[in-house]
Amino acid sequence: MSNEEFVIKGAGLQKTFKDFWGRPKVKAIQNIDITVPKGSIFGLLGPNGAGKSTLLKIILGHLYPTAGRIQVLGKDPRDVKIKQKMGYLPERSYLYKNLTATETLHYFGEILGLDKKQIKSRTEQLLEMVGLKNAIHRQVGQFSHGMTRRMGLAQALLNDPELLILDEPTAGLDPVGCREVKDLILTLGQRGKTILLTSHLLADVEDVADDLLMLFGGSVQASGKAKSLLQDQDKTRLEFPNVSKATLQKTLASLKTELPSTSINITSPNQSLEDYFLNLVRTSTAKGESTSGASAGSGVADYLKDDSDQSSESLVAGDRIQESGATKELNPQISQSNTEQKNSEPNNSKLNIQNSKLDTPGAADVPSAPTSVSTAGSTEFHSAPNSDLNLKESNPQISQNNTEPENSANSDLKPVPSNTTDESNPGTADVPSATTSVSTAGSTEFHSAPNSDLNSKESNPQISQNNTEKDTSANCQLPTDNSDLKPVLSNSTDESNPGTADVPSAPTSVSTAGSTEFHSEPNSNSENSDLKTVPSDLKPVLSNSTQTKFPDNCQLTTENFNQQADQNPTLPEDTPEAKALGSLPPVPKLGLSEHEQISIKMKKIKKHIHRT
Ligand SMILES: Nc1ncnc2c1ncn2[C@@H]1O[C@H](COP(=O)(O)OP(=O)(O)OP(=O)(O)O)[C@@H](O)[C@H]1O
Repeated sequence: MSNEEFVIKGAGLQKTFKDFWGRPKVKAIQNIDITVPKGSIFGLLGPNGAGKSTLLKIILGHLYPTAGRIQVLGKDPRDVKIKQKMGYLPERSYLYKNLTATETLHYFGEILGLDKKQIKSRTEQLLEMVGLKNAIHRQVGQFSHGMTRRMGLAQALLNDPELLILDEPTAGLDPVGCREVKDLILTLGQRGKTILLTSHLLADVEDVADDLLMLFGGSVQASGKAKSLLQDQDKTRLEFPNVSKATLQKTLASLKTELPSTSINITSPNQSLEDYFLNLVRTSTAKGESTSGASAGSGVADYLKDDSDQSSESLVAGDRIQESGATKELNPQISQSNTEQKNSEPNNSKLNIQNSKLDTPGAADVPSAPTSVSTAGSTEFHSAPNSDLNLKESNPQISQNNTEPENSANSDLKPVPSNTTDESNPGTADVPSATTSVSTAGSTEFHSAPNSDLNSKESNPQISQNNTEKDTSANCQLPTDNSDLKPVLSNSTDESNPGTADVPSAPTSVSTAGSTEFHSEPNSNSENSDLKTVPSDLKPVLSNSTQTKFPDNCQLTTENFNQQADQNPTLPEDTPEAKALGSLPPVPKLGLSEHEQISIKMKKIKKHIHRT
């Protein structure tokens, strides 16, 4: 690898912290080699105390290694010149609490030597990008943890860095923020930025990282391409929409000729909690519900976009959220792996074929490679190694990244649900022990165990305990109605519970602590005939728009009256309100004492004085 091809290169790095007397105390990192290729997203992982921060500090030039050599952007990390090309989000952002969001970025912009025009324009773009445009004039000290994190991210991007170092970038962010930051990382990666990140949230790293380095006890435990490290070499997966029972049985029969039935699994893919939650938030946002916290960020700031790549405008974060969300909705079991997202091309493909070994040179010669064939947005199928899905040999056009047009590859692998399994597994594999999983999108999940009878639930302990079990004959009976598997998004209107409250017809406004408002519609179906409408101005507790009904025997209490008096200190006699009041029991009948009446008058006087 030439010098231009990597951004960070370290060899034999070691850091020993010493005690007061200069005696070695802690070996924080030992003999670490690290190479971060240019334009890659590099994940640094390890448990607490593994040495991640120490390594980051060495890369940033904040610490000197006890031994070893390191170059960052072709220079010694302590060279001040390279700092201009680096952005850093520390684990904890130290920001001036009394400065507003805008002032903070202006302050750092000046330190970075940006001109005033640049500072102004980048500040606006960044605050919008990280979802803080509603808080630009609020002091950073008042921000929630997640908002502070977003602020730190904006600050790290202010100088449009070539190398971005992010220490726990998603820590403390809500799921929307996490997805946005991940999308932002992916987008920046696509635009040629090199990103080094650490996180304890492994799923987040998995979603974005190309390369991984895992530390434990200060030493490297594993390193390499995320794809090759994480791929399960012993399974193949093919995903497809629901097919008829007969087709599935045919497919299974075919599979059983070469695999023990206990190793075949059919399940309904679950939607991830992240997707479910994001859908929920999207629904609420679409309804126009408001929040005083951070909002969804916008696309990547214009100045962060690579000029040479303006055509990929649709990949800005805002769009990506829709895009990736949609992808996951369609294909819930496919994790949003970094490579899939990073390499996502216009998705006009119907047939997606992945094979980790096929991705590596010489893989075509390894017939046992586990193969994953997926049809766009729907079906996933896993077959065993040594099955006849060694597609690269038979079809060199198949891409490494699941974006080939449907008709470009193996026509017998077209995602025709009824035939896919049969045709992709013509029964020639010789390794029957491999596990196969067949899952149909959004509907059915099936697990079979080796040599057991698929028709018997008892004899097939691996049959999953979900909807498949509803068809007690476990011979792949597919439920026709999968409604119980559909995500049921909660609806604030429903949740405000028409018909069950004591005041059923009232349009209710509920606000959650400091953030969101839900509004429900009035329930026009109220059948409580014993209720009578009371003028809205007599319902001080409820909102003015509320058409609340009280029982006939409802007494106008002293308290109600006092509140009413407070609200209407001078009530003209000929107003509708006064007429309505006239139909109610007169004040003396309520048993107001002289003292109470004086009190009412005093309140009116006080109010009048207060107003004037
Ligand atoms: N300044 C220091 N003086 C002495 N020991 C230190 C110092 N900084 C770190 N260490 C020690 O070095 C080891 C690695 O620490 P480091 O902070 O790099 O771990 P980490 O992987 O970043 O952990 P975490 O995930 O908890 O942030 C730990 O045992 C830690 O106590």
